[in-house]
Amino acid sequence: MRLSRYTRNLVDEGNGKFNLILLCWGEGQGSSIHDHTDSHCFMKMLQGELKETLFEWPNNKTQDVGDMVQKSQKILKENQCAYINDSVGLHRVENDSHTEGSVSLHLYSPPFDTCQTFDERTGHKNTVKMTFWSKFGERTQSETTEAQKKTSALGMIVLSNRVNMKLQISQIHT
Ligand SMILES: N[C@@H](CS(=O)O)C(=O)O
Ligand SMILES: [Fe+2]
Repeated sequence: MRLSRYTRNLVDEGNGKFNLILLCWGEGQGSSIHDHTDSHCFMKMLQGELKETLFEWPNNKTQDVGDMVQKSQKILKENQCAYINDSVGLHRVENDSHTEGSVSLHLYSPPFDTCQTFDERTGHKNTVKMTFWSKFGERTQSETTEAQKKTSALGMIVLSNRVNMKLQISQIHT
């Protein structure tokens, strides 16, 4: 998994039938090798270029699967379109440029919010939740902020329970 992640920006939910997502890729950013959860994936380059590397599904029958098999590689240039689904294979998408960002528009039908990522060396997979950096032009709360919100809400409940108990105890004693 690359540390610097591209952002996923939800543009339209298509009445639940599809997700239209704008992906913004900084210099050197890229995705892990991943599948598309039985959906159709259409993408169009709006700005800059991206490198798409196709892989075969790893053979899960043996425990030690080894390196993943690369099928092909192509550069997607501005205005070009690409299509992938799970029967085509897995892919990794990267912005190899050191100077230019790139932007691509993705349509996924049906929509999905988890996918599987694969380790290039071993073929071992993980299920990951896919998040949006923004939805309909508004910044979404980051996972940490959501988590922090939950813990701080829990903290407030604990705190107010304690205060209530103290009040009740002091009322008993007065
Ligand atoms: N499928 C990836 C983008 S890509 O690498 O095609 C995603 O939705 O984040
Ligand atoms: Fe993808």
